[in-house]
Amino acid sequence: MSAVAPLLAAHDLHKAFGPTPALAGATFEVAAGEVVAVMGPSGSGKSTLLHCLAGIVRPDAGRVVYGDRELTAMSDVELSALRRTDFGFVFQFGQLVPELSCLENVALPLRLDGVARRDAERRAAEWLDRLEVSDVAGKTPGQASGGQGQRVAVARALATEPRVLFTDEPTGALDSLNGERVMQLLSDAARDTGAAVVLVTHEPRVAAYSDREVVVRDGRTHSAERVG
Ligand SMILES: Nc1ncnc2c1ncn2[C@@H]1O[C@H](COP(=O)(O)OP(=O)(O)OP(=O)(O)O)[C@@H](O)[C@H]1O
Repeated sequence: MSAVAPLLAAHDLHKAFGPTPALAGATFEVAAGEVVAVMGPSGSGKSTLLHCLAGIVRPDAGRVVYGDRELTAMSDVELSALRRTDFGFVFQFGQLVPELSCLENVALPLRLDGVARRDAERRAAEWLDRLEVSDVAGKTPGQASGGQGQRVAVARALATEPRVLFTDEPTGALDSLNGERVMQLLSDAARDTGAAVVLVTHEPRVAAYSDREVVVRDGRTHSAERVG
């Protein structure tokens, strides 16, 4: 449990895909500025929990509460607006637009929010600098390395200053050195901006960047005591 009031909380979530149960009474909370790792074996329900928390998947039962709003009571249109304004996402692969430069990729969500091009590109350049990938600003994602591309994806997710950052195996495609650097930069940047972070991973080295760990087993959540 976090010491301060949670920004995002899930209560007793249940979700099945046909005959397959994915969540069977999952509970979760994360406070502003807190990084919580969601761990557990393959197929235990980690991604489904993240998708329910982000309003991408509707649980069959249970509630997701964000601030004073109940996501589980919102319409699809309200949910997609909320995801755009308040949430950021970093997944393992394929989030960057291949035809755009890395700078344009980071500026894109700002442009979609109505920020003028020059201002959006200035802010995008600041985020690339913060993630230490200014050198690929003018390159396309295909011309950047995997580690650089993932830093660009983190810059893009954080450029709109989301209140919650959802990330599912963000370093899954990287070697351990690059993965650790991405995690360091991601967790520092999120803490600086006060974002809450939901970090799904099966790697203890990645989870080590969190403040707290939750383990999912058979669709149920357990708080984990950190060793070391
Ligand atoms: N869209 C879907 N359709 C059918 N079954 C699904 C779907 N999404 C998840 N499942 C099933 O729900 C269960 C939980 O899946 P989930 O992806 O949440 O687990 P996970 O812990 O994230 O796994 P992994 O670590 O392998 O990504 C699994 O049995 C999975 O096969």
